[in-house]
This record gives sequence, structure tokens and C-alpha cells, in this order.
Amino acid sequence: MTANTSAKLVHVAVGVIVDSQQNILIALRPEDSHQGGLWEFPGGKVEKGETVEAALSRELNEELGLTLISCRPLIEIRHDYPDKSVLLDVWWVDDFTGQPEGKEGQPIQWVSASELSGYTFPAANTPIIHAVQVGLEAGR
Ligand SMILES: Nc1nc2c([nH]c(=O)n2[C@@H]2O[C@H](COP(=O)(O)OP(=O)(O)OP(=O)(O)O)[C@@H](O)[C@H]2O)c(=O)[nH]1
Ligand SMILES: [Mg+2]
Repeated sequence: MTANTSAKLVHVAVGVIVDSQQNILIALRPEDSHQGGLWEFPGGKVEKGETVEAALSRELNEELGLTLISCRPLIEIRHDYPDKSVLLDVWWVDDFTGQPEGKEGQPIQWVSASELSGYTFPAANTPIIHAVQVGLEAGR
């Protein structure tokens, strides 16, 4: 049987969380996960019947213990990995409450926009990182 990649497109809600000092929160993906051992912007799969914002809010709570207050769309990226196709729906997270923790044991780190270039992310993230750097330079 021939796989139909578009039928398997995985819709993912992704948050670029920015604090008052313009630092960005990144997390390390577990070794045994898809694109494991690479850094990511927190988020996860949009469930059936869920809006992207609701998925983002749920994922930020599950993964980091944060409560989302406000977010705005940043960029949408469609990327085909050899084993999987993803639609990354990326949002600025401008306001949240709570102190982020790696609730699933994942290391987390606050980094400046320029420091992002020193971390290895999945291939799909290259245009996201560019958009974050341009956006923060322009004062969003
Ligand atoms: N969260 C997140 N996922 C990303 C990024 N870049 C990227 O290619 N992905 C891909 O998006 C897909 C879904 O993300 P995820 O693993 O966070 O999904 P999830 O939280 O629902 O995890 P689960 O499958 O263990 O329930 C993965 O295939 C992952 O490799 C990113 O910056 N953040
Ligand atoms: Mg996730």
C-alpha cells in the first residue's frame, strides 16, 4: 500500500514563550521521541475537536505547568520528515502565569534570540527561528 503523507499530516500547536527580558523558553526532546535529543519550542499535537489555542494552552500546562493568558499567531510551517509530515502552528506566547518546570523531566532553558542559533532544533524549526529573531528585533 502506498502511504498518503497528506492524510497523515500531524497538526502541532507550538508556543514561543517570551519573558519580560525577551528571553525564549526552549526544552530538550527526550531521546526516544520523534526528533529526540534536539531542542524544541514547547507544544504538542492538536486533538480532535480542539482549537489550536486550546491545544497550546493544554500542552503548556501539561509540559511546563504554565497557564496561558494570551497568544498570537507567528508562523505556520509544513515539513515532511522521512517518517512523518507535520504542520507546526506556531504562536507567540505573550502572557502566562506560573513558573515553568520540565513536568515530564525534560531540561528547559531560557535563551536570548541570538543564542537560539547555538542550539540544534529539528529541521522544520529553521524558518521558525528566523521568524522569532526577526520578530524580536522588530519589537514584535
Ligand atoms: N513541540 C514541538 N514539536 C515539534 C517542534 N518541531 C518539530 O518538528 N516538532 C514535531 O512535532 C511533532 C509533535 O510534537 P510533540 O512530540 O511535542 O507532540 P506531543 O507533545 O503531543 O507528544 P506525544 O506524542 O508524546 O503525546 C513531533 O513529531 C515533533 O518532532 C517543536 O519546535 N516543538
Ligand atoms: Mg510536546
